[in-house]
Amino acid sequence: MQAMDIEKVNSMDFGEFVDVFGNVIERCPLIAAAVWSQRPFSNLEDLEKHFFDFIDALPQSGREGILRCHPDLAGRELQQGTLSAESRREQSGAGLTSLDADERLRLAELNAQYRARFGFPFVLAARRSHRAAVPRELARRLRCPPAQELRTALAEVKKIGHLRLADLLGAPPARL
Ligand SMILES: NC(=O)N[C@H]1NC(=O)NC1=O
Repeated sequence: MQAMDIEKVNSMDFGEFVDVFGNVIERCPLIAAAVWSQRPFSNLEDLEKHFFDFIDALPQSGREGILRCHPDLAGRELQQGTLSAESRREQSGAGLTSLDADERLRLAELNAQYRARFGFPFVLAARRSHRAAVPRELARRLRCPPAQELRTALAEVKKIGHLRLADLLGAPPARL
């Protein structure tokens, strides 16, 4: 899609806005729907802040729900071709679409352990990582206390959202 400026964003009707921004937070178009009501936005940072403030205002069950909307990295949805376009691009960019069978199995085991321990999937901004680093980071985060891990995972959701928004607005992403 053609990058757009903030005036264009502010002129969007509800349907268009949700079509364009509905997956800034993976499979959570409700957040874009809520953010639309807060227009006009002064710039990309302002728009982004509304997405993030919505997440921060949720109770813990809602924040965990957002994490649960994320597909596993190199998981079943990738194999089945049912990832969102954004997620597929991110996972492919990190090399997760070309793992060999052993790497896939190792990641599947770690993903399962993580989900069993915390009750939500392991979330990491794949565009800021690569195939060799993902299992290392997963193994490291598996040992973190749950409250800390919830914070870390939501910070990753925001990194993913930041990169998706920067793409849509044709802005250089901040150093995350
Ligand atoms: N599980 C997980 O982190 N998934 C997300 N990460 C990312 O960069 N894109 C996703 O869909």
